[in-house]
Amino acid sequence: MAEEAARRWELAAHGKLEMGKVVGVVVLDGWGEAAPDPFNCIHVAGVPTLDSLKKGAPERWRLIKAHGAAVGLPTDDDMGNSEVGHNALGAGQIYAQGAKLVDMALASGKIYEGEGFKYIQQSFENGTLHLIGLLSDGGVHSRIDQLQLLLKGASEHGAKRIRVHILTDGRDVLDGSSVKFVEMLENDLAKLKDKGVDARIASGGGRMYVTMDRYENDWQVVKRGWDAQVLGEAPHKFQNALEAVKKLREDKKARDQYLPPFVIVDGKGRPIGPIMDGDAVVTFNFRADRMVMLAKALEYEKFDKFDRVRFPKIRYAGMLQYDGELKLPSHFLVAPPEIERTCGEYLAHNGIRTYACSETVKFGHVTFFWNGNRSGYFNQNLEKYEEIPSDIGIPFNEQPKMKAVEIAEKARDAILSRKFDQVRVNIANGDMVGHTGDIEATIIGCNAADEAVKIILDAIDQIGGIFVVTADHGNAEDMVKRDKSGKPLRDKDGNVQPLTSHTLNPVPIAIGGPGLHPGVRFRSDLPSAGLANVAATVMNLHGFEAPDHYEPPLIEVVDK
Ligand SMILES: O=C(O)[C@@H](CO)OP(=O)(O)O
Ligand SMILES: [Mn+2]
Ligand SMILES: [Mn+2]
Repeated sequence: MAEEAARRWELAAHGKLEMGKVVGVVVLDGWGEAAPDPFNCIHVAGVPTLDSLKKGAPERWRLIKAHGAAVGLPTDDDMGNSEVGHNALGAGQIYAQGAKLVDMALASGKIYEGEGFKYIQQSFENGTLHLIGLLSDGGVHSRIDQLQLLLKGASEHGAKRIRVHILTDGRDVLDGSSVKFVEMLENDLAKLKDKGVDARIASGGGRMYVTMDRYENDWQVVKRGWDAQVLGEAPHKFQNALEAVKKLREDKKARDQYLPPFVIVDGKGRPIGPIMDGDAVVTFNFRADRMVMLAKALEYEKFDKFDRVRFPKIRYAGMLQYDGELKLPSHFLVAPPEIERTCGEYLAHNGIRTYACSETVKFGHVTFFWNGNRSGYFNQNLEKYEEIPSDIGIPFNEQPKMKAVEIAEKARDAILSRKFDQVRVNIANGDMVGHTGDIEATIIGCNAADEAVKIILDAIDQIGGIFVVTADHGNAEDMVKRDKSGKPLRDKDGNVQPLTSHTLNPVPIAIGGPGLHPGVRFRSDLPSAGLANVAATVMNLHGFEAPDHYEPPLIEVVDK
């Protein structure tokens, strides 16, 4: 039995490519390819290391798709993101992702027949249904149209009292758009009211300051949300949410992503929707990373990350199950994509020793997302994951170099130690600084990322290894909102609107290093290849044939 199981994981030898080379895999987060332009921060920064890869070896540099259907998103209008990007990179296969699975479950009505909905439904008679999540049409973590359908469906299936706890975006969508999304939601809630459903927005706050932290970078973010959503306490109190976002945005420095927490109160100043015993709660984001911490706070009896003050007895379901290893949350409305047989798992079964590293804000990207939304190791004896603490409590334009060099130095040490066959990192700057919309800072961030790549490539050089440098989606290469013809949009004072979001651009991939067989080059028969083709490529570079069900490798070996 055990033998048979082992055989199922055994990878065939490649034949032409040797085993035993050290492979460095660098993922530049938020690093797409776009034409030179003053708002292309990568271009303006000047990135000698990345440029040398592009110009130095044209057969070993190409672009791959990182958005839309290529990464399992509903349409090609959907920009890429870290979750789907790293899932595709690590799994070597294209899965219908959370956004699409929720769309299908809502369209067919199956969402209301599932165990998760039936579970929360038990609270509808005597309790309130609370919906907590990101309010925008960004499509990275959530979508407002899905919330609208869920509100309608839940009320048709018995919810009589609904409270929505909103998190304003301004990161996947333009800053300032929160007002429009609150208006849309208020409109819908008013329609429900006409039908006799008591439905209101009860609290809110900006996603980066309230609730949506990730990888345990800063629990205070989750606490701020908890206080507003569960306890009904926040420094700002308003009678309605539209007034709240408009007033909070009057501060010149206010940004949707960083709005402070607020609660909606009645005429007597009492919060209109704290979460109480007997209530139902749904976190309506489909994406995992920024919901896991709240899910723990809502679900775990034992919890010591902050003082919850009150731990209400609720029925809680996630839109999806966010962590397949922890089975968190235990109830969910839509089954997540079953991302299986990832390259990390294959390589662990084939004896490859892996080191993965990033700083906190991206740590789960090269571990959890890479491994198909699973926390933990496949084989503790072969893998080491190292996290470098990120700066906390600041927007990253204040420290745009982030921990790029520190990550690279860890990777360098891991490479030179010869204790690992694969050394994998995520360098965060292009993305995290790009999201602030601060062009000057993003340029500094891109320089730091380039410097980090150089440190890693030098180490690969030193030990005769192989490198793969790629990215998960675009961001820093385009920092301005454009019209249909591609021209930057300007307001009447001539100011441009910074683009804080990811983009639809393809991303580069470069391979090389002294350990690479001289006959390896990118194939020309895969013009529309995407991130999911990278896993098979990496397996080849480790000297293995990739499994048949993987997207094909990007490389071929010609006689030289
Ligand atoms: O910060 C995030 O959560 C997203 C954008 O919403 O970025 P990324 O997908 O790069 O993690
Ligand atoms: Mn990313
Ligand atoms: Mn991002």
